[in-house]
Amino acid sequence: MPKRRVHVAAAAIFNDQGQVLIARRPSIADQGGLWEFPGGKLAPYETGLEALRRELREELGINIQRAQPLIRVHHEYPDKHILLDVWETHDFEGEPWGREGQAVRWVSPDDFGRYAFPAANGPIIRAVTLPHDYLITGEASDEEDFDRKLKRALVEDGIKLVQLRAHDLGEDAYRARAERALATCREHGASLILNCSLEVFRAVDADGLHLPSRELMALTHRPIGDDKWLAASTHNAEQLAQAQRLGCDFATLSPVRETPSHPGAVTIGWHDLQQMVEEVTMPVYALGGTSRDDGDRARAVGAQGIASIRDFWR
Ligand SMILES: Nc1nc2c([nH]c(=O)n2[C@H]2C[C@H](O)[C@@H](COP(=O)(O)OP(=O)(O)OP(=O)(O)O)O2)c(=O)[nH]1
Ligand SMILES: [Mg+2]
Repeated sequence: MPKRRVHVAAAAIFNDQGQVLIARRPSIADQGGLWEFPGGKLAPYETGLEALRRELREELGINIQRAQPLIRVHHEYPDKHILLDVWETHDFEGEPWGREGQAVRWVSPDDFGRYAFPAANGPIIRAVTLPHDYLITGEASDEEDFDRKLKRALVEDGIKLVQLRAHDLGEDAYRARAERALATCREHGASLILNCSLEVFRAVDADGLHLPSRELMALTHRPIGDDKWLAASTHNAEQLAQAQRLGCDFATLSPVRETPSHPGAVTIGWHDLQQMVEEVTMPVYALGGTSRDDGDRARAVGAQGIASIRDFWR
């Protein structure tokens, strides 16, 4: 017999302190006793957003004013195939409470590790924890110039996720820059992802490692532990699938749009990006010709947000 297909709408509900509301599933329910992002099954003829509004009224007594798509997760449970259609909201009316007797709690994403979630929730937790903008560092005339540009992005643009990309530097110079960048990122509550050899990565102890697509394709297993972010650069569906197999936490997909540096190049475009992102269960940043102005567009087609050098590096 084919498995039952279940379509569920759920929400990451944020308060002003950046905490997210989680709820405990009743012990007798499916996945009982585990914590979840509130929501429930779509009724016939409902869209995901309609179901979400109804479920959050029923379960929490709140009215959603505005929500944006966050991630869509396909997951095979033993008895069913589930699609979790997850939205993010900061705008709602009312104070949420457990209208069905369920425990609810506001939790900082950094503390999700203390709660047990259903097996399908790993990618959702990563999407909720990751920001919507990913800065990739660009050129710097010297270290002072680098520090100034990095600080500007952290302070003025509020960047929380940085990839240190500097293929022009030798190992020692890269490592020195990485150590300084790490201190600066820590000061501003941002995470630093290194794009370098495993050796340098281990020596610096930054927050994650970003694999170039060529290295991604050469690997057969996840090269670092689960306590660090693992990211990868991808340019097509095959590379995205490999990132997923390897257990990457997130990926960039490029080039989405034409860039001034590559006019006339073949680009992916928003339509194909949507299809490629739907095939994987992983936050994906749209890269290549993208700026913050594309953020809503990118999220509307299923991306986590945008990655950019040009928009943030000045
Ligand atoms: N709401 C929600 N459901 C999740 C999450 N993770 C996860 O695997 N699920 C699964 C558990 C359930 O099989 C299904 C959600 O169905 P549900 O039981 O909440 O549906 P519902 O609110 O419409 O409840 P009911 O009327 O059918 O009792 O999705 C999550 O984070 N949030
Ligand atoms: Mg529910």
